[in-house]
Amino acid sequence: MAGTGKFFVGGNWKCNGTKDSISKLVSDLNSAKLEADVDVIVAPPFLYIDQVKNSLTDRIEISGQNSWVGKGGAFTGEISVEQLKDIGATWVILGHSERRHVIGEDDQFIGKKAAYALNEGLGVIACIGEKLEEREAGKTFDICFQQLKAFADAVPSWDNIVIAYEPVWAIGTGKVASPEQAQEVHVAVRDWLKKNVSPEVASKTRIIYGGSVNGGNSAELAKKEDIDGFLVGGASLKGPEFATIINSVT
Ligand SMILES: O=C(COP(=O)(O)O)NO
Repeated sequence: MAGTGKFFVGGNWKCNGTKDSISKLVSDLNSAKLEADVDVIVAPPFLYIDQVKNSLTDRIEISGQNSWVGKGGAFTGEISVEQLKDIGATWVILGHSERRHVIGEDDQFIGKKAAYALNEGLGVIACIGEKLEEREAGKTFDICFQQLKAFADAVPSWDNIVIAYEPVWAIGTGKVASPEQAQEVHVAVRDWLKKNVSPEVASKTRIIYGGSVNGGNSAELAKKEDIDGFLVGGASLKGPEFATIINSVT
């Protein structure tokens, strides 16, 4: 877990798939030839993690799409970190914009979730990103730094964290950030880490981009120095295209 690869690519399947469609997706992923220097995770819907874990190549790790803020118990509908570990997950996505803006999770709650997951041994894919109106108001960095700070104030260490910059206006819209737009924010995030955490954390933390990444645009994005991989939604549901994206980062 945590991975030693220079690059990191995740497939966030969100609330998609059936037993049959996931079986086909796993079969496509098992037959894909994947570049060595890329750590790869997939985040199935919780119900299908066991099926995926028991059929997918060990080359690809399993991530939860979310996790509860503490130990399990009387929290109807929640999935605990302990249960994710029990079923073989080694990562969890936290702070996804759909959890922030659809479900209503706030920065501090997400920070607490990250701290608990890390303390219990999961790697965390920490999502940040601004809404269109925030970008248009010139607040992109303010929002991203505010969300970053909530993670930094809570986490015990940065050893097992990957940061995913996912501008909300690019998620699911087909309006991918330009390589320049993404690089500008990634550089600012790395600089924030350098100033507010440490130069070592800034240089070793992988900062990945998410938001309408596909097999046609990933290579151009990956050329940017501070784009260390991707968190892919829709395109990760297509095995061959997700493999193309994975292999485009090296
Ligand atoms: O939410 C996303 C990105 O989704 P899309 O690739 O479908 O824009 N990643 O977590």
